[in-house]
Amino acid sequence: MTSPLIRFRGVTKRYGPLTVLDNLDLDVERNEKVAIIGPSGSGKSTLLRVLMMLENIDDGVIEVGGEPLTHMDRNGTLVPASESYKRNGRRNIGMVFQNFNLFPHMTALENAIEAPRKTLGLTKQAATERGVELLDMVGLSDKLDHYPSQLSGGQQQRVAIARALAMRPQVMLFDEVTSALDPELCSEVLNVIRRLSDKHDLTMLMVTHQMGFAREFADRVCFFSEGKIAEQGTSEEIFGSPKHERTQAFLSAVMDAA
Ligand SMILES: Nc1ncnc2c1ncn2[C@@H]1O[C@H](COP(=O)(O)OP(=O)(O)OP(=O)(O)O)[C@@H](O)[C@H]1O
Repeated sequence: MTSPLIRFRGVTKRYGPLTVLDNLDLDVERNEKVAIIGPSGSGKSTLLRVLMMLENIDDGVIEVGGEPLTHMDRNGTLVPASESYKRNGRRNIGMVFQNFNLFPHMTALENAIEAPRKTLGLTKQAATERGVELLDMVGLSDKLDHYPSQLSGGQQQRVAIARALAMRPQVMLFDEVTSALDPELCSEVLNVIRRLSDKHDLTMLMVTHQMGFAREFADRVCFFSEGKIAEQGTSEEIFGSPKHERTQAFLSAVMDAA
């Protein structure tokens, strides 16, 4: 049996007195597509942020490809990873955020390739070729020289997806990537994610409030409640016959609101 690509064991994250991830265990297999759903404030985004090493954890272990992201000192105290270790670890993981976070003074092409060009030490020409290929992949070949202000929200989000792919990561994290978009622009972003999922070997974790997409996209759905996975299973299991009363209450509230 192969070991999971991503492994959380006993992971706890606190903000002051607030425990946001509570002794959490999670395994994600290579190429698996996992949707994370659950109420606001239950720790879903924090799960992605600690995996991306944007936040340090307080306890437990996170491993990617068998490599721990955190270390214990001789006394068993967690030592936060160094900035260079984090930069290196992040090469393997691309993350797309709700609010695109593009540089306003850079074109779509520059946004897609600037960071990886520096990190990977690519020549300008090699970086441009890679950027053109990535923007083609997200359907923006005709917008290479456009600045973010000249792009729709959906197009900006697709540039952000191209940028996250630039390092050829094994893992892609999507944090509510359609929440800031008008409904008609959501589908173009979800279509890009669908295509990526179909055509590329990528492990994907997606925090989403779009239950329809989670249901269709995910191999596995994890329902979060109070910093723990209250229930997980296939789309059919979670959406078809949820067992935990909190999952049932959440899904019926979401379906009523839709
Ligand atoms: N930097 C921070 N400092 C203090 N508290 C924080 C910080 N980031 C998140 N929190 C708190 O941690 C809890 C979990 O936040 P998180 O963003 O992970 O929830 P979520 O499940 O993704 O919620 P939502 O669906 O609303 O985005 C919330 O109560 C939030 O207010």
